[in-house]
Amino acid sequence: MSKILIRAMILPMTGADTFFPQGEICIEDDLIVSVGEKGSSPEGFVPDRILELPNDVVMPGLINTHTHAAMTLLRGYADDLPLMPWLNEKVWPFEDKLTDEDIYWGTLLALCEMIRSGTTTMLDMYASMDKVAEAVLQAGTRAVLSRGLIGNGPNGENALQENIELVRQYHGTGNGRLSIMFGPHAPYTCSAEYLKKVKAEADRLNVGIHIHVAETQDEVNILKEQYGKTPVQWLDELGLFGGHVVAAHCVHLTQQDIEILHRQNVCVAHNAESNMKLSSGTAPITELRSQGVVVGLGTDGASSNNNLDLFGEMRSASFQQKLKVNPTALPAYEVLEMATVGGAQTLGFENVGVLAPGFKADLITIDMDQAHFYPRFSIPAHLVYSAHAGDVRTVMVDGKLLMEERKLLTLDLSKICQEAEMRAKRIELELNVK
Ligand SMILES: N[C@@H](CCSC[C@H]1O[C@@H](n2cnc3c(=O)[nH]cnc32)[C@H](O)[C@@H]1O)C(=O)O
Ligand SMILES: [Zn+2]
Repeated sequence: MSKILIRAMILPMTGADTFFPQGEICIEDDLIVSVGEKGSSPEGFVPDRILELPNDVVMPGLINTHTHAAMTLLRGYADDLPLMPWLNEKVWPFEDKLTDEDIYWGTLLALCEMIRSGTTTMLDMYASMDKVAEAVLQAGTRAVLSRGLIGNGPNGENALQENIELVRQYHGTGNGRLSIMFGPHAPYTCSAEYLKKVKAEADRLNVGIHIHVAETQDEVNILKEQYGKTPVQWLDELGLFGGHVVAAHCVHLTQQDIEILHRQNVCVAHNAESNMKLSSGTAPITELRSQGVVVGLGTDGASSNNNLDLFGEMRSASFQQKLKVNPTALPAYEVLEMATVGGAQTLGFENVGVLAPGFKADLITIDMDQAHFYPRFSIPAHLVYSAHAGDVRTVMVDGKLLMEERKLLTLDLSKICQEAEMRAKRIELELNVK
């Protein structure tokens, strides 16, 4: 049994008007037992530890709803290209050289960066996912893992079997910190027959589907030529929707597409920075949200971003909508909701995303005693428009401290950086020799 009391400012994300300037939050094992103003701790709650952080804001841990964690190994390797040449000429040849161990270390590097920037949960799509699961269990974070399935070649069937095995082995493990989805890569890399097969397996095992959808205008053009439909209409007609689906990107949508996403309860993972960097376009987030579609935020992989900092992502997501729509679009509190509650809904976690009794103790504290946070007019505005990764002081997941005073407690940062450097450079050499 562990009992922790944190005294700090608290932004519980349970409503725009709820904020405790001198708050107390009590945690017992993996759960929050109380959240409120000073003196609100339940009678008889005797903490083993008290964290006195009067100048910090405590908020729910941030949730990254779309990434390829091990792509940290490609950070800075392939820049300034559009999606298809980026994938075909640079990313995929590099990824062909990755071993299971490379992916393990690349994922650990991503997890270091995520914890340090206040991300407590991710939805990942990649290969060697048993290694990714191992890395997540070691780091102590929460994650939904999907095996990336490219279903137009002989490897499609093997990858599908790996994804099935992943469900069997890891779904619900780590005290519920891990769950599994199927990861068909995209409608342009998976055949109709393959997508139907994936959907049948997802239904049989009662898990969700994570897929890239309508990321670029080129994709829409390809699908229209091939099937006479938009990507969303095509996937709907195939029957891929209906269960729990996370559609990443959704940049190029028609009004009819938005209606389909809403009707089928598809959740959207919005990746503003990746969409800008690859020049894919600006997703219609304001329209999606106003029409009732659940939207979470994602960084995408570190090769199209090039960091995994959700604070930066919140700011970019808001500014991008303001540029496209008007300055009232995506105000700070709404962006914070997308990064927390919206993320939890997107990933299908019912017990994270807000700080409230009975919820999992997944929380972060942000050091507000810094020049860029004064004067303190609006905490939400500061968190979205002024904050950055390095402001995070404390990270807790499932009631366990993963970072204190900006020091990682579960991972060996310098060893992981060294391994990542060595492995990425080895692959660069292998590619040059060829
Ligand atoms: N090729 C892998 C499985 C694919 S994992 C998911 C894939 O998505 C790729 N990816 C990363 N970002 C994007 C994006 O923005 N759009 C489409 N694909 C992406 C990523 O490089 C990776 O190859 C295998 O060994 O079977
Ligand atoms: Zn992606």
